[in-house]
Amino acid sequence: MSSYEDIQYAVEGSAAVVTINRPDRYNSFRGKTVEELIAAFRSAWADSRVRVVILTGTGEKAFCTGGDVKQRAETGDYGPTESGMFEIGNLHKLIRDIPKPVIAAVNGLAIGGGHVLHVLCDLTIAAETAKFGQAGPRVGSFDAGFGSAFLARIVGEKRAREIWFLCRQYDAATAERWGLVNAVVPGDRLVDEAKRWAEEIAVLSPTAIKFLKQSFNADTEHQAGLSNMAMSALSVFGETGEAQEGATAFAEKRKPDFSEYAAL
Ligand SMILES: CC(C)(COP(=O)(O)OP(=O)(O)OC[C@H]1O[C@@H](n2cnc3c(N)ncnc32)[C@H](O)[C@@H]1OP(=O)(O)O)[C@@H](O)C(=O)NCCC(=O)NCCSC(=O)c1cc(O)c2ccccc2c1O
Repeated sequence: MSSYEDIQYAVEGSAAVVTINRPDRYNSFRGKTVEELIAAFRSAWADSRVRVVILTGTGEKAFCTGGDVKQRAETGDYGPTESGMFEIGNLHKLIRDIPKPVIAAVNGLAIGGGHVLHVLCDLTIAAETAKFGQAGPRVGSFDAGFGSAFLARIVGEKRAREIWFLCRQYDAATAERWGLVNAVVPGDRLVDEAKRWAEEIAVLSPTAIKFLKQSFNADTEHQAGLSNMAMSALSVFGETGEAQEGATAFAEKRKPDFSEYAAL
C-alpha cells in the first residue's frame, strides 16, 4: 500500500509520523483507515531510519474518536476493506509488537477506540485542550480486551471502571494526574515536543529499547487472549438490536434508548 486515503505517513528525522486524516468525522476510523494504519506501522517497523513512531490526528478537534459510528449505522459494519476483515485487533497488537516506542501525540478528543489507541501507545503527550474518555456503552460497543484490562494497569481498577461505566470526558490535566499521559504541552508545540522526545530516544541503544519494550509487554501479554475474545464477542454483539440502537441513535443525534434490554 503506497498511497493512503485516510491517513498521512511521513518520516521526519528519526520519527515516522502517522496522522489519521478524517477530520470531518473527528478522525474516527473505518476498516480502510485501520488497514492503512497497519500498513504504515509495518513500513515504520521495516525502515531502519525510524527509531520512534508518532501517532496523531489532523486538526485541533480530535486525535481519534474510535470507530466511525455513522458508517456502522449505515452499513452495520465498519465498511469495506481489502482483506475483507476489520483488523482493529491486529492494529492493537502491532502497536504493542513493533520494537520501537510509539508516542501518541493527542491533539484533541481521544474517545472510544481512539482512547484505546493512545492507551496502547508506549507514551502519550497531550495538548492542553485534549480530552479523554470512553463512549462504547453509549453507542452499543465495548473493548473488553486491552481497552479495559490494560487501561486498569495504567490508571488502576477504580478509575478504569469509572471511565468505562460513566463515559465522561476528562481534561488533559486530570489525565496527567491519573498517569494516563506523560506530559501536557500547548497544542501548537505538540508534534514538535513528540519529535523532541523521539530524537532523545533515537540516540539510545535500539536493541536495549526493543528488549525493554518486549519486557514491559510480556507482563500483560495474556491480555492479547482477552482481546481476541473481546473482538469475537463484539462482532456477535454488533448484530444485536441493542448495539444497533446505540449506533443509530448517534447517527440520528438523539439519546439511545436501551430500556428494553437487561443484563441478568
Ligand atoms: C467525540 C464526541 C464526544 C464529540 O462531540 P462534539 O459535540 O464535540 O462534536 P460532534 O458530536 O458534533 O461531532 C463533530 C462531527 O464529527 C462527527 N463524529 C464525531 N465522532 C464520530 C465518530 N466516532 N464516527 C463518525 N462521526 C463522528 C459527528 O457526527 C459530527 O459530524 P456532523 O456532520 O454531524 O457535524 C462525539 O462526536 C461522540 O460521542 N462521538 C462518537 C464517539 C464514539 O462513540 N466512538 C465509537 C465508540 S465504539 C469504537 O470505537 C469501537 C472500537 C473498536 O476497536 C471496535 C472493534 C470491533 C468492533 C467494534 C469496535 C468499536 O465500535
